[in-house]
Amino acid sequence: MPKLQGFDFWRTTLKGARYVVAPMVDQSELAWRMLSRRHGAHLCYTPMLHAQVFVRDSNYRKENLYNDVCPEDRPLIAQFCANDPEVFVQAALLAQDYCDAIDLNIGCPQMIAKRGHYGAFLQDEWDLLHKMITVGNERLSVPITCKIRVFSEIDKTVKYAKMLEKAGCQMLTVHGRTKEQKGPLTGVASWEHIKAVRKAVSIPVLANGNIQYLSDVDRCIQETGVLGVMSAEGHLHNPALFEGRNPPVWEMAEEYLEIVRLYPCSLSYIRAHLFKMWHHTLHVYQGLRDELAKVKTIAGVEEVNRELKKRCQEEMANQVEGEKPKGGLPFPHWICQPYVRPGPKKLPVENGDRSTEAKTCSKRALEDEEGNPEFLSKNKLKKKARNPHKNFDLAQKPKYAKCEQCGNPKGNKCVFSLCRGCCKKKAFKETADCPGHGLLFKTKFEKSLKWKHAENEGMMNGDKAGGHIQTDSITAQLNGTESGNVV
Ligand SMILES: Cc1cc2nc3c(=O)[nH]c(=O)nc-3n(C[C@H](O)[C@H](O)[C@H](O)COP(=O)(O)O)c2cc1C
Repeated sequence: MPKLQGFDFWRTTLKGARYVVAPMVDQSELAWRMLSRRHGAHLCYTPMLHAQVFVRDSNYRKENLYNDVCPEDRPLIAQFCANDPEVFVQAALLAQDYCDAIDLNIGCPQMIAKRGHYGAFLQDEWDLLHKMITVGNERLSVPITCKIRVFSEIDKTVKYAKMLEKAGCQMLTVHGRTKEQKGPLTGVASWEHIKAVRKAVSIPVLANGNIQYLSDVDRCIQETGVLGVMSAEGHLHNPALFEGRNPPVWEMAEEYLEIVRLYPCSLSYIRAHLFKMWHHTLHVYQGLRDELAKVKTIAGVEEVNRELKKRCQEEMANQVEGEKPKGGLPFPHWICQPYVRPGPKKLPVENGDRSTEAKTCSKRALEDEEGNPEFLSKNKLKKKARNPHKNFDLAQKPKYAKCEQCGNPKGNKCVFSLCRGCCKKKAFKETADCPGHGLLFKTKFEKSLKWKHAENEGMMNGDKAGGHIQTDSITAQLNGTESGNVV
């Protein structure tokens, strides 16, 4: 059967998908996809896979695709990042029997993509992209799709999209933000850019960005004319988004955890999902945030969910009728709802020409990422989610005095002004004490002498055993070999 293309591919293979769950590293795993499909998603993506690792490492292939085969998990698009046509095609050939299409990620704006030279950092390498897609389109049995970010200029974005279409891309997902719009500069996505692309190409276009409620989906489709809409963050906060429902957070968590029992995944993914779903509630019940960060089993997570449910239900019972949700939220904190990030420092330009804004953002974004304390990396954001009071500003970190010998932080109460390691060596060599570090070589040596003396006296009195044990113990302590004693 010939390979379906463009609109036929969307209509037949993707069954006219309108509600789409985004590819998300560590977050669009099988369990999440199954939950999403139960709640209205028509199409899901795998998290981004590294083409080179996929080709090289059979375990990576199993863990990230082959072991997750599930007939109900279709239609499914496997997404890759790549910067070499041959590697991309080899990876896609190894993946094509497990999915309905292969997506090329040319939208990732993160530092890791900059270092690895992929994602949005290929946005200016049109020849390379053209080749990757052409070769993929020729050699694969499934269609190639692309997920892109926009350029600040609408014209350039349109030219770019047309180039990808010409190369053989069969469906485009347009994330209406530039590659500089990330972290604190994320801001709103431009549906205007998406609309211009949709009008210019003759392949299906999906819109991505600003989708937090079902009403956004309808509005986006109406304004841009796209066939479907993709959601990432909005969907993580409310997996029932495509049903137009906002259920209680514990209900969604319960269901997700049941699915995880059927389709297991890493505890770190589970935690990350619950931190997102419970985002607003964990601001109220800080202790549960710590509990969630600490638990080591699914049963433990379920227990935290039960406690969260209990507390929220008590709060609901005491709610005064007509009382407005706290914190300016549209719903009470225990209801699945989006988290709206504070906007970028510069507001979008009103006349639609965002080039100046984007230029400013571009420079700022790179500076932010590399030095500005306001920029938080993904890992730091995760740490902040667990501990909102955490301060990452290096200037405000306490300064430690240095050890005189090695430069490591010295012990505050060390009598020699050294770090613990250097102090231990010195105190042992000189048979000295450092109470600050709990090192009592001198005291113990003196005690051992006393015991030896007592032992000698005991031997003279016929009492042998007790004395030996004590002396051996002291020798071990002096050598630092008896665990837990020399502290
Ligand atoms: C946790 C997380 C992981 C993501 N991982 C990927 C990825 O693997 N591939 C990709 O193309 N985009 C990835 N993205 C970006 C989203 O797919 C999406 O383009 C972006 O979040 C904008 O959509 P939104 O406004 O609905 O959040 C990720 C986003 C999030 C929040």
